[in-house]
Amino acid sequence: MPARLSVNLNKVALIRNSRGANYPDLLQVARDCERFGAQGITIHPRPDQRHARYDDVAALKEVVTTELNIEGYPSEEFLQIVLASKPDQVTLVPDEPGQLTSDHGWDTVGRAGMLTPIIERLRAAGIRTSIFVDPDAAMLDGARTVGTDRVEFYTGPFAKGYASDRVAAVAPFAEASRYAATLGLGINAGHDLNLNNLAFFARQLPDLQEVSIGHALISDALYYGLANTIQLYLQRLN
Ligand SMILES: CC(=O)[C@@H](O)[C@H](O)COP(=O)(O)O
Ligand SMILES: NCC(=O)COP(=O)(O)O
Repeated sequence: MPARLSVNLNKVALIRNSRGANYPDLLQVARDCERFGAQGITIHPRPDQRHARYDDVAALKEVVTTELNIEGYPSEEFLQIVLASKPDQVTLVPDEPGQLTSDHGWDTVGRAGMLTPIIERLRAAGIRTSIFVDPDAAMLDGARTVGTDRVEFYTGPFAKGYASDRVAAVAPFAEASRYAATLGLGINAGHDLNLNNLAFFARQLPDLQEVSIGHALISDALYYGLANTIQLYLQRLN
């Protein structure tokens, strides 16, 4: 089965916030993404709420009919918000509060004491859990130990290496994916995936279940329109 496409709406929220009004309307964009074929909606509210805001979580939960994935650092504030709204999936990301964007996975061994009870709280609320990781066997062992349902591979290094040597760039991810599957971990991926690199990545990871894509997809929509762009990304996954 092809990996599902979850559209990250952070960049839509960024445009909305820039004028202080509700345009573009994030909820309408979410509905339209689904109408155009998206199989999930993702937001990653950060503590400064510069793009997706914490109050977007509950609002999206009311309208998303595919799958809602909320990404973020598990501060108590973040946890209270997702536990109240119960999205389909929560992806824990180890970002510092002021970080520009995500740039590394969890140290699942060193942070096991923190991650294990948080994952247990989310699971008890019926929420599927995923944790952001680099493609590293020890981190995958740690991911299994802390009890997460899935991992999300941080694909920034793949995207960076793709132009010069795509075979070398994907190799650690393909290997980690095979290993994760033996551990019974579900596999998601995201960060800097785009129309050029997505098909190759997905072909090399047959166990891939979901990709979340925002920056490139929303940028491509400026040229192709949202409906066409979503179809182009879906074609890359099929
Ligand atoms: C975890 C991850 O890779 C994405 O959520 C990405 O970081 C999007 O966040 P920004 O839109 O803030 O860059
Ligand atoms: N989890 C990755 C994500 O949601 C989007 O990342 P990007 O496509 O904006 O780099």
